[in-house]
Amino acid sequence: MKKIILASSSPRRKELLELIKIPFTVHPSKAEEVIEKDASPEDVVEQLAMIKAKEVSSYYQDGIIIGGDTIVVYNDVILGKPKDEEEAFSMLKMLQGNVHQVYSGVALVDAKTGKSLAAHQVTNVYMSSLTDDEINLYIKTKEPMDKAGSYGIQGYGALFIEKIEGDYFNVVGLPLSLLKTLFEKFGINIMKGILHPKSKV
Ligand SMILES: Cc1cn([C@H]2C[C@H](O)[C@@H](COP(=O)(O)OP(=O)(O)OP(=O)(O)O)O2)c(=O)[nH]c1=O
Repeated sequence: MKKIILASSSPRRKELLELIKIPFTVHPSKAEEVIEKDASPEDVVEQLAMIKAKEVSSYYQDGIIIGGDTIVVYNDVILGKPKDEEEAFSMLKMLQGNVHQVYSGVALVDAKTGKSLAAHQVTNVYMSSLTDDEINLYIKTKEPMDKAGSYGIQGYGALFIEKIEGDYFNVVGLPLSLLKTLFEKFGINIMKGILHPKSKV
């Protein structure tokens, strides 16, 4: 069985990878997340996903490392995770009543060969209007604090997401169909790992 290592501290990415029932281990990246000035949203998520996967790959001789990164983009402004409750409030104030984009990058690195690939996915998210009181109540749940754009579609945030266009899993942090495509580009059919968990994927 080729070892699969998820280079992420995100509980959401772990839960999403668990959905497809392939064996994997988690090794969060300690890489410094530095990006080029004026990088486009797609470059940001692909570069950061790759930085995380490459840093973790340095600890292994073999195996496929998966890195991921998610950002929210509204009117050309890139929103990451809020640094405090005040910033969470201003992000949600900006996003409520509007449509924004969620970009997630995925990177794969083969620790043995050094081969690497990255790609990204975009989802449009329509958020309903929220009063300041509602935003403050939501912030009190603490849910926004570790999430790009200060909300989680998979949690209380579901209450104010009216609709999305694109991959739901992309919003939560790991676009699974894109992951399958990337594995195929590595010559690996991830579906075989599901049907025969002990076989070589
Ligand atoms: C928009 C949105 C983001 N998120 C999360 C996914 C990511 O965990 C987080 C964005 O932060 P990231 O920097 O992409 O990831 P992370 O710091 O949580 O984990 P790591 O770098 O170790 O992989 O926002 C949700 O859980 N739900 C949502 O609806």
